[in-house]
Amino acid sequence: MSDAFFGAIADDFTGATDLAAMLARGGVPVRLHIGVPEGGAAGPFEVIALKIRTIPAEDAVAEARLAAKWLRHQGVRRLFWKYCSTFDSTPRGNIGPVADALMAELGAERTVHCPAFPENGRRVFMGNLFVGEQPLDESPMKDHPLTPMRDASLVRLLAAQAQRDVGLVAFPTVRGGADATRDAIERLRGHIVLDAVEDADLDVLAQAASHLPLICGGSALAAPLPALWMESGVVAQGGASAFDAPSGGRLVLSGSCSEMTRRQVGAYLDHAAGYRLDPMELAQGGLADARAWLAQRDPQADTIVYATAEPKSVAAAQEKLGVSRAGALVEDALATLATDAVGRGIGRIVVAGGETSGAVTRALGVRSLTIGPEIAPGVPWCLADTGPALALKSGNFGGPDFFADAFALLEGGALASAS
Ligand SMILES: Nc1ncnc2c1ncn2[C@@H]1O[C@H](COP(=O)(O)OP(=O)(O)O)[C@@H](O)[C@H]1O
Ligand SMILES: O=C(O)[C@@H](O)C(=O)COP(=O)(O)O
Repeated sequence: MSDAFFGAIADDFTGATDLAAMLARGGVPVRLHIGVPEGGAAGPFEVIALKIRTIPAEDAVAEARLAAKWLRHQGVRRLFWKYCSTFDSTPRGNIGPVADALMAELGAERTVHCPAFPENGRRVFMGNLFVGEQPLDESPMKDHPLTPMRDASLVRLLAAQAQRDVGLVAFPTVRGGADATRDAIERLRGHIVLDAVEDADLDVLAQAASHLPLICGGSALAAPLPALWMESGVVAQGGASAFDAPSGGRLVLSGSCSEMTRRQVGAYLDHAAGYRLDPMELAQGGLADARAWLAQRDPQADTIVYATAEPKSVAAAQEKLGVSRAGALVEDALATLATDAVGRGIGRIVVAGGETSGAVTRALGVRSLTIGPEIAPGVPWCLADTGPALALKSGNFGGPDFFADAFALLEGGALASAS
């Protein structure tokens, strides 16, 4: 193995598995750590998953700094700050402050930002982020329970958060190729938003920015990097890690309220048995029924526990309980149910939602994950060091039959979405 070369800090756990999957597509071994590891690095591509998307900015900065110090200590020469392809971060959010802190740590005078992920419908044009055909602030992200996005301009969003200047290298320059894009980047300082509409644009951006000590953005921007660095010889060719999923039953836990997860939960409920968690009931100490319900389920049968709800019902719960208490109640409940399930030998768990995945993974005491096959773009099965196979699904990712597809993939069966 070569020394660590690339080190990423992801602001949530689904984001970290997404990034690890995209790097692994390049055929390189990727190590994914939950939190800052105690041991040393083992390979050229190291990813650290943090849960810092929605915590106070000064705490996010402190955690990201610690992770960066560990990565640099392992010899990492390129740092990547991975945030959401829908830029989940309001004007008071953490993307800018963490990027500023990492730049200071590295003595970098410029960094680039691009959350585009064309395979999942995220595109950046003239500095504005689109989800499918809608500007970010008109997309379902305007109703996100924790990070409602009310502006599509990445330049404005970053300028509100960051201390340094924010500039843009726009689409016509990117279509001019890697040299033109690199020249444009080198003429600017501070935070530089980069446009990308298709994967070919991201290839150009990767070539133009692969020399920078810090790159910020979504996982798709990192996808072309391993091939570039293997080609130039800075990292050795390496095989993907082995993946062998345990058997012992299956479970879906959903705390995401995104439009796509709502469809996925609806589709799974057509044949799976489901239990709906209600934050108001949880506030009155009502998890016992759900635990008892789960305990009597056949582990091999299709089962889902979900708090997933329509925006109106989320808003009602938040009004009564407060945004963070409502979120924490659901996250804690799903984390407890995950612990119960693993205690009963359930070996395959799909978790929907980034914050939710963070809570579940932490409760299960997971320290590292091995990356397995991708169920949908950006969502791989992962093998936890503590035993179970986990698929941590970003709220917005996957098709309507994602949950059934996830289990079918491990069983070698036909994917529902393929029929
Ligand atoms: N019915 C509900 N009412 C209020 N908050 C909820 C409800 N269901 C889930 N939540 C919270 O909403 C948040 C969803 O965020 P997350 O898990 O990151 O999903 P996503 O990946 O869609 O962003 C979590 O904190 C979760 O606990
Ligand atoms: O970049 C993305 O969209 C994902 O990797 C991601 O960060 C997911 O976050 P959640 O939607 O909160 O799961």
